[in-house]
Amino acid sequence: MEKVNDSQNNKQTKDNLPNVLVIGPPINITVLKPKHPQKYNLSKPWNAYNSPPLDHFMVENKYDPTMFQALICCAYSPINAIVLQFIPCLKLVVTSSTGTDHIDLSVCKCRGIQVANIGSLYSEDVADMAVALLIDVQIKISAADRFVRTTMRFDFPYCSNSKLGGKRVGIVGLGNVGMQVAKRLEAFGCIILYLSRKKKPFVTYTFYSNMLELAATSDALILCCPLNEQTRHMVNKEVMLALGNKGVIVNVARGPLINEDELVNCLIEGQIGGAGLDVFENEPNVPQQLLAMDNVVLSPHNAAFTTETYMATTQLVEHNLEAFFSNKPLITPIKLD
Ligand SMILES: O=CC(=O)O
Repeated sequence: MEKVNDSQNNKQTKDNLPNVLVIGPPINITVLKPKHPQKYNLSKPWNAYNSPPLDHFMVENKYDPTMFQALICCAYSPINAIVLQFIPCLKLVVTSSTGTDHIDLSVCKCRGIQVANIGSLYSEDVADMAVALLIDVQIKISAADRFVRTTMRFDFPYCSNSKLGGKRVGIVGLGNVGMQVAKRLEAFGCIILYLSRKKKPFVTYTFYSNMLELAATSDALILCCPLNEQTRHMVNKEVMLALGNKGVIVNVARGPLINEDELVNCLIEGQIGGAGLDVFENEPNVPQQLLAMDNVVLSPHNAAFTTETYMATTQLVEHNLEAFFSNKPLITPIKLD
């Protein structure tokens, strides 16, 4: 990627294509790179976890930091104030995630940087994962699978499973994902309760505004809300004690919604019944103690990565880039307020 003209604001390379800074990990690159290499000059991927600092990376690769007006990233790439300061002409961040908690939106707002996410593209897949994790914890599919593979026996502990129908499921965050979870679990005969900032006029599910009360009334909690300063560690020991020793927690949103140390302790002490986790507090680290627990099902933050959604992600990221570079409104903009 060779820069030819410093004088224009919209700097382009010699083949006149806009430069896009790619921020890893690799999921982002495998999704985007092969598709339309002719439309953009995609940079070498910079990975916050194992590349040199961004300014060094630019020098090493002979990139002029002012050549990038747009960057693409994913949920695992921190786009914080330090990263943003090394991209002085940045005007667009596109993240191939729903969550934007990894992006410093206040810096973006101050600098007039537009931000686009993936809208509600992942909602159905994430809801499928939430239900799958709940079922797996309740009827122990993964544990039974390990048992059969390792023992070749059929005397898996009897009556260790628990019925899904009739359970009271507290959905935390009744947005796109939460609604899809509710719809699926209704079909299983569950009773749906939910926690959100405001009562939703369009549903008949029972509304709670208090986490402790929701936990005390629920057999399972499913976390589907965004991570922010209000929701960080919203599930703590007190909430888990209220949920009780048969209660199950499923998290398909963000790890730091749960105080993970307290979760591990509550599981060790038998103070909750089990957990299904697609996300963790310090990804990619998973607490060692969870690995041996048959009442815990683990998944590597991959709820949304179905083949079909992968394709749609590519298209949506590209459509946002296209809209930006042709001065049109973004397809899935984030409102910066
Ligand atoms: O974690 C995935 C997302 O935010 O879409």
